[in-house]
This record gives sequence, C-alpha cells and structure tokens, in this order.
Amino acid sequence: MSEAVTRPPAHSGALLASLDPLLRGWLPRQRWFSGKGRPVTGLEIAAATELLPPGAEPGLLHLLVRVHQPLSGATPVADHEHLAPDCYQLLLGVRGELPPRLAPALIGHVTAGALAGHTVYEALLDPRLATLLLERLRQPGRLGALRFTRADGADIPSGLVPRPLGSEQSNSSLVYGDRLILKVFRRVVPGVNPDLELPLALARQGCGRVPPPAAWMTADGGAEPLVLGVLQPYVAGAADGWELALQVLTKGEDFHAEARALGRATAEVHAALATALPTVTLGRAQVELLARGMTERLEDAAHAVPALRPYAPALRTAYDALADLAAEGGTGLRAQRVHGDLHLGQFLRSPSGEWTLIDFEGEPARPLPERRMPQPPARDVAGMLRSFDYASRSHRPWAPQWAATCRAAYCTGYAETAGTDPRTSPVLLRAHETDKAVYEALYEARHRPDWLPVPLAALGRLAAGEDAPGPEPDAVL
Ligand SMILES: Nc1ncnc2c1ncn2[C@@H]1O[C@H](COP(=O)(O)OP(=O)(O)O)[C@@H](O)[C@H]1O
Ligand SMILES: O=P(O)(O)O[C@H]1O[C@H](CO)[C@@H](O[C@H]2O[C@H](CO)[C@@H](O)[C@H](O)[C@H]2O)[C@H](O)[C@H]1O
Repeated sequence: MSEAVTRPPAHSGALLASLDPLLRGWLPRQRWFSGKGRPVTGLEIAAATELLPPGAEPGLLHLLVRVHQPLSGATPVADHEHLAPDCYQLLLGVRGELPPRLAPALIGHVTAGALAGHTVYEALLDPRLATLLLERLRQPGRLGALRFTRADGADIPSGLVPRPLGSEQSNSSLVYGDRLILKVFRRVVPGVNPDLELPLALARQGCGRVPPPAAWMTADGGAEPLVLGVLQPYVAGAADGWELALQVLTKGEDFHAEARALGRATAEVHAALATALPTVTLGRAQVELLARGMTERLEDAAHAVPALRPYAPALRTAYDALADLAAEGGTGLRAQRVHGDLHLGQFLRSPSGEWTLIDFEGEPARPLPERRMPQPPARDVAGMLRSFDYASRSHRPWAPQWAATCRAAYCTGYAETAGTDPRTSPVLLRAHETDKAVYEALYEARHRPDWLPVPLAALGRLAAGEDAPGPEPDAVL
C-alpha cells in the first residue's frame, strides 16, 4: 500500500465546503436516493477515506454522507429509519479535468474548500477507479474507516474489465469481466446486512442456488459495522424471471413449468436457510404481533396513499383472521429467515436453465432488525404470487388466467420440495399477500406512481375476498 493511499483524508469541514453545493443538487436525482420529494436541508460527512489522493489524477474518495431532510406528512410513523438522517455511500472520482468519455459521470466543478479547482464525478463509471476497487477487494485489510475481507478460497482474478450495470436499482452494481459482480450499497445502516449474512450462511450450507460472496467491504459504524459492498460470482448470460415472464406473455407462451421450477427453487433456499440459521415456532402472542404489524403497515400506507383508503376496512379482516387463528390456539406457525422481498426479478435463469436467487436485502424501507427477524416462509411465497399478478397486469390485454396458472404451479413446485403446500394455510397466505400488496402500493406511490394501479387492483380483489391462491395446476390446465 503506497504512502499516498494511507494519508489521512482532508478535513471534513473543508471537504464539505467543496462538495455540499454539488451534492445537494446531484443526490436527489439518483435512482437510489430514497428521500425523493423532500428538500435536502443539510449534509454531514460521517466518514471520508482517500483510496487515491485528489492529486493522483484520478483521485478516489470514499464518503459516507448523512443527508438531513424534513419528514413529509406522508412519512409512515413506522418508518423508523427515516426519523434519523439517511446515510449514503458515495465513491467520488477527482480530476483536474474530466475526459469527454467520462462526461456522463460528471457531478460538478468544485469552486471552494479542500477540492477547489477539481472536477468530481461518479467513480464507479471510471474503469480505472472501478479496477482499483476490485484490487482492494482482492487484498484483505483496512484503509481508514474501510475494511476489506476476502472469503477463504475465493477466486478473484485481477485485471478483469469493469462495466457498470445499466439498470439503475436501489443500489449500484459493477460487473467485472462477466466473472464477478460488485454490489455497492447506497443507503447504509449499521448492522448485519442480510444481503451478506444470508448468502454467506447459504454458502456454508452448500446451497448452490445463491452466488456465494467472494469478498466484501465494511466500515466501522460505532457499535456495529456498516456493510458497504459485496462481490460475488456473476451469472453470465442470465435473464431474470421478470424479463422472461414478460417475453413469454408477449409470445402467448406457457410459463407454468418455469413457475413450478421457481417454487422448487424457493423451497430449496428456504430449507437451507432453516438449517443454517435459527427457526422458531410462533406462539399466540407472536402471531398476534405479526397481525398487528400488518395492520399498522396498512394504516401507515393508507395515510400516505389516499387511493388505498376505501379498501382498508375490508383488508383489515385478513389480518383479523390471522389473529383469530392464533387466539384459537391453532397456528403452530414456523418462522425462519426468509428472502424478504421475493419477486420474479430476484431470480436469474442461467443459459443452462438453472434458477439462481439474488438480493437478500429485504424490503429496503423496513428497519434492519425487522428485516432480520424470522418470518413465516409464506411471506416469500406471497411475494412471488404477487409478482405473477404484476406480470399479467403489465401485459395488454391483461392475462388473469396466465397469472392464476403460474400462481398455482408455483405453489405446487414449492410443495414438491418442501413437503407442505402453502395453499393449505390460506389465512396465513392471504394475510401475507395483502401485506405485500399494501407494501407495493406504498412503494409504487413513492417510486413509480404510474404503476400504482397494479397493487391497487389486487387490493380491490383481496378486499372483495377474491384472489385466492388457486386450485392445483392440473385442474387449471
Ligand atoms: N450474481 C449475479 N449474476 C448476474 N447478474 C446479477 C447478479 N446479481 C445481481 N445481478 C444483476 O444486477 C441487478 C441488480 O442486483 P440487485 O441485487 O437486485 O440490486 P438492487 O438492490 O440494486 O436491486 C439484478 O437485477 C441482476 O440483473
Ligand atoms: O429494488 P428491489 O428489486 O429490491 O425491489 C423493489 O423494486 C421492485 C421493482 O423493481 C418492486 O417489485 C414490484 O415490481 C415488480 C415489477 O417491476 C414485481 O415483479 C414485484 O412483484 C413487485 O413487488 C419491489 O417490491 C421493491 O421492493
């Protein structure tokens, strides 16, 4: 490690004087910025680490930035993490002048403070800096607030050519030579990130359905570290389940065999998670708590999304039924670690036809401790059932029978591997499906208002007591 790399970062006050005016404009325009619609009232640098000093041409600066924003009237009360300023991870390239090929990466020209006279830009779009990041991950160790860890025996070749992943998501990803993919988390919270925790646990279990982490980057975050990035094998040539479902719908083709395979893959991952990590049987009080959590989320969502309000009283009955089941003492409900945000886009099908499961972060808006709690596996099943509905509704004309067939086939596939058919617990499944559709209504209202009619249509059907998981596929086909 060179002397320059280990040099302490510039004073954060002078750094902030440089970056504050630029970041206030740039941050809210990023797809991964979760505080959209609320003004940025202040920025704070929580940590700054020079991976390359500003004069290095290019320099590489790693920042953790706290963003202060007032709460909006629509912020759900249960959205605890939003009560504290969100902390974002930024990787900034620093150059005297930006070459034209990097123009799309521009953040701005600095006129004051520590970086005056420099140009700062999104480092992940600069192949030289993206390469440096991979080199750091190949070599375990510390640098300033950052710690780089490499899994035992992980194959991380050097010299792989980096490319940023086009599709902007909740986080930012870089693919290296079609061999590895680095996910850089954007909004970071202290504590164990399930997107590292669960794939590591599954790898220990020998579960081949999830890419095993090869290396990861963390930062000291007070009592608990922050997980900043995870490097894992890249499934080259894969298509995700969402793309495939839409293609199949367009061609008028059948998807039920794939839906069944997805059910089997989900059950395999659930079995491995149940072996790798603790499971619990939920008692009466815990099931009541589960139902109460769902009711509270409905109330918060109805507060934020007025179109949801007419359905709320009828939807609440799904949660009441779950609580009643507990009161009758008849649940014996098993809970374990689950994926937590399962949908078609989280499955990748390799060219050989194998399904791989990715993105174990859980629903990004939920507090971390909640995302790490054992849950009934029905929660993931419900996520997939919702996803088949989403796919059928984004097709013109709407293809309800296609969704019904896929939903049933998925449950059948799940039952084939798990030995238990999710449809044999209709009260639990309905409660989870309702909870997921409520989450989706809130998600769409915040991020993609044009999509709001999709979960609203489902909530209308769920409120009317329709939208049951469906009969056995053999009876449908
Ligand atoms: N191991 C992998 N192999 C191939 N592609 C991947 C892999 N992991 C993620 N991807 C691609 O990256 C995209 C974003 O990854 P994801 O973990 O879902 O990030 P986000 O949290 O930003 O949504 C996925 O939709 C998928 O296309
Ligand atoms: O970014 P993530 O993949 O972690 O998940 C979030 O975004 C998803 C949309 O990209 C969202 O999923 C919803 O839309 C999908 C279609 O685009 C659909 O297949 C899912 O069933 C539906 O929930 C997901 O909820 C959100 O957390």
